[in-house]
Amino acid sequence: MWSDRVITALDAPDWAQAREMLDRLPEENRRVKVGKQLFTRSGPRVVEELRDRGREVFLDLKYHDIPNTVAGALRAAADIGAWMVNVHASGGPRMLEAAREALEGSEARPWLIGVTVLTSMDARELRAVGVEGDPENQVLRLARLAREAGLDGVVASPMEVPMLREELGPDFLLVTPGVRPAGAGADDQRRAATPGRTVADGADYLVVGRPLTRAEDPARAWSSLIAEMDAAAGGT
Ligand SMILES: O=C(O)c1cc(=O)[nH]c(=O)n1[C@@H]1O[C@H](COP(=O)(O)O)[C@@H](O)[C@H]1O
Repeated sequence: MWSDRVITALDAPDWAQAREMLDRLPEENRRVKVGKQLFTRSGPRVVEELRDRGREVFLDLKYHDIPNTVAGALRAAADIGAWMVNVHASGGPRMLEAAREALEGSEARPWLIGVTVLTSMDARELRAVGVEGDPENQVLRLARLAREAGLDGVVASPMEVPMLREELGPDFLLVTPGVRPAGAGADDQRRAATPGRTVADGADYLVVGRPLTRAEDPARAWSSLIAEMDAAAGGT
């Protein structure tokens, strides 16, 4: 079902506003993302409230710390019922392995996803932090690290999906923010593409925020997003 492959980013200042966002979207939008702003303000109860409303929660806190600290944070994320969690793959192999081990044996193990190169970064910005070359090379390097450490998949931009599918095979989850319907503004995203192309290229999950949550009519924006995904897949 296409609706299960969209994760709506509830980037709201607090739970009251996140709930309003949710109420303007159709019930079939089952997968949602809770990020740093909402979690910092309103805390773990947001995850509980969303679960009570039948939603699965991608807890997007992008952990990036020493192995022991990340492992503890992930155990806490599993305890509060996250469906998917993420860590920065640039935390390195030991941190990634500690992350995977931390979730082993948890009652309902969340999907563990490595963030590669933020979709807001282009080659110039990568250079500024000391990484030469195309974002694509760095994405591949970090995705390989994530896979070697036993993570379930990566976050990358739609631009890298064909390359990652080819290099890492069909079973590694590709989660892609930076999705923009044709004609929509890119906002702060730098490596963006349309939902149709992203699906046709083989992404598993599309993370979509502002194009849905800031739309004048979010329910209509949702329907046209799903229709575009459907059409693109039919065309492959
Ligand atoms: O991990 C993420 O979800 C993430 C990684 C990344 O590289 N880029 C990225 O945009 N995101 C998140 O995906 C969402 C994209 O939102 P929109 O740009 O509004 O569609 C935001 O909540 C970001 O925090």
